Amino acid sequence: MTKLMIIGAGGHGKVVADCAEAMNQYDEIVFADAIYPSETINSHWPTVTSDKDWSKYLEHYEFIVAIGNSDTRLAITQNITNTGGRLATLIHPRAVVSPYSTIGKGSVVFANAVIGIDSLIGAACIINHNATVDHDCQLGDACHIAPGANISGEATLGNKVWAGVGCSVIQCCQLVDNVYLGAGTVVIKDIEQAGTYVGNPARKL
Ligand SMILES: CC(=O)SCCNC(=O)CCNC(=O)[C@H](O)C(C)(C)COP(=O)(O)OP(=O)(O)OC[C@H]1O[C@@H](n2cnc3c(N)ncnc32)[C@H](O)[C@@H]1OP(=O)(O)O
Repeated sequence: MTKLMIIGAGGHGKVVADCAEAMNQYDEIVFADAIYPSETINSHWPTVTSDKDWSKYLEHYEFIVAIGNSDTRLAITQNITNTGGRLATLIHPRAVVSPYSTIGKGSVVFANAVIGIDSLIGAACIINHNATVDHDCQLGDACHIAPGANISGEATLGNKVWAGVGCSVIQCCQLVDNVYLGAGTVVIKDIEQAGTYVGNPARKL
């Protein structure tokens, strides 16, 4: 058993803690958050330090960054690596992840998510409840596949791609870095320009 420090005690943070507890491999789960000290952020697990001051915990804890903003999540994740910290990778016991796929450090895969065979998920990614990433996909760092979103086989997503709740990407599509797909967006061809896309078929806002 080991200890886990979750950086960010908001709504996403508590889902991360819930996932970590379900894994039954941590004997202690704590938060670091900028609003420290606060017992009201999250009533189930303690917030023990500010998120600026987690470095003194490096030796005894694994870390996971639970901040929704992709730039911030990736920056803090990289900072932890650069300062010698150990990053956790959390996979809910009721997610289905092919043993032939790779999930990057600092990433989380929540309940009912499915990762198909031969897929590669980058660092600091969020594969949310009921999301699917099918076979032979490649996701860059700090992507978020929101609840119920479906990424079809052989799709390639750049860094910090945000796929909103219930959206779909058809097979073999390639999306550049920093693409934000609104709720329910349907992507049927490559997206070559960063920005926010909505609708069926996807159009740039
Ligand atoms: C665990 C969790 O909770 S994870 C969180 C999951 N959350 C999501 O997936 C949220 C995704 N966010 C969205 O879909 C948002 O609507 C965004 C980010 C795409 C756009 O938000 P805003 O920038 O505020 O745009 P705004 O609401 O002003 O809409 C602009 C236009 O786009 C349209 N639009 C916005 N979102 C969508 C959408 N998802 N699909 C279709 N059209 C949309 C609006 O109707 C509006 O059209 P109009 O100009 O013809 O009136």
